[in-house]
Amino acid sequence: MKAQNSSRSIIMRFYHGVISSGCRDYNDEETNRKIVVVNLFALVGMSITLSLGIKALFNADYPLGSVLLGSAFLFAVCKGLLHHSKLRYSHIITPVLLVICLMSLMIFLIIGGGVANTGPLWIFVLPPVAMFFAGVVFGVVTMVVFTLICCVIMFYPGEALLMTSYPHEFKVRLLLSFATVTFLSAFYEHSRQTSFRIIRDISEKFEKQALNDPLTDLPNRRGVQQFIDFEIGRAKRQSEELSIILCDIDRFKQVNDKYGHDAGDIALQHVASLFKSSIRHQDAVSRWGGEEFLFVLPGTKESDAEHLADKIRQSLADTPVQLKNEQLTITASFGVAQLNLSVGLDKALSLSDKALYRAKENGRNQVVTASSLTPKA
Ligand SMILES: Nc1nc2c(ncn2[C@@H]2O[C@H](COP(=O)(O)OP(=O)(O)OP(=O)(O)O)[C@@H](O)[C@H]2O)c(=O)[nH]1
Repeated sequence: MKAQNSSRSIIMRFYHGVISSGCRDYNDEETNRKIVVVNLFALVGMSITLSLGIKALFNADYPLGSVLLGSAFLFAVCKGLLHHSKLRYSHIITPVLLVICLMSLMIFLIIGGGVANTGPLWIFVLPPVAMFFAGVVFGVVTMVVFTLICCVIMFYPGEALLMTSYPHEFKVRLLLSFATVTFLSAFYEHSRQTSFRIIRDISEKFEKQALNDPLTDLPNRRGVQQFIDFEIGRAKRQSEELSIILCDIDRFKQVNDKYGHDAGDIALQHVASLFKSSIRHQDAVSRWGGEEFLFVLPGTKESDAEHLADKIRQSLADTPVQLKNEQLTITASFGVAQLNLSVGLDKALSLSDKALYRAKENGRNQVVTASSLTPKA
């Protein structure tokens, strides 16, 4: 078990230190994924070019050996840039550098022929790499430029730009198959990006649905919980007050019974939009339950929250809902409580609930504070 944990921690350390180095929290998911691929690519590229370079030097092929070792060095520079750089755009600079490095290496391999004239076969690595790093449009543009350079080098009269010689059929087929791989890579990258966008949009939509109430477009219980947790943390750090208001529409069952469920829904939307427009941008109002709403007011003590609740109560009573054929006046009752930060939300919720209950008992359309429920010593 211990050995398993330590090997897992070695793997994790390797992953964070080598594979995902350069990933930043402020980057989006796609950018961080690209950084992981750049890391992997630089690592693999460096290992291959380093070993092939050393082999070429042993075979006394000094031009090939030095170009391969130069490439290994550039791959290492990319890796180092990602690992150590505080450069904000290192995730853009390094892929560009990688593609340029790779293209130069390929051009050299075409000119020199590499081992037994097999060097040009490596050019098929380029299209998928360029598409992934540069996107479809820039990837295709880069590959067209590369193909044109290859054409000039290979078909220059008298093969004057080549250090080796290829059969005509080989050159034609090489370029045709390269164009095919470029097209397929562009198509694949386009499909990948489209699928990624669709999945991201769907997941954002589901996340919004899970945290929002579709009828009123207010955060639901889960949605406001995140806000409350964040604000409690901040209130604790800054020693600030934090108050809540629990609000329940009065005799809402009668609205549904008399005017129908659809009219009830319209009334809820009306209430929600009035509540939303009554608070400051740092406050939140949520649909806590059926006809219950919860306000969260950072930096607000109970007396100020009471004042706000009364203003909202009055404004609701003064603004009737416009139904199809008539206007309907809605009122609500409010329970206000200030959070005791060392005790937490549940206690404040239960206090505001008691205050709300008292407001209903006292005849509705009123505000009651939690502190007014406890007899003063
Ligand atoms: N139209 C509509 N009605 C809802 C919705 N959610 C809850 N309700 C209704 O709200 C009503 C709440 O009724 P009660 O809990 O009895 O309370 P009330 O009639 O408001 O009475 P008091 O709270 O005591 O003033 C119920 O009839 C629910 O069906 C909704 O999304 N749309």
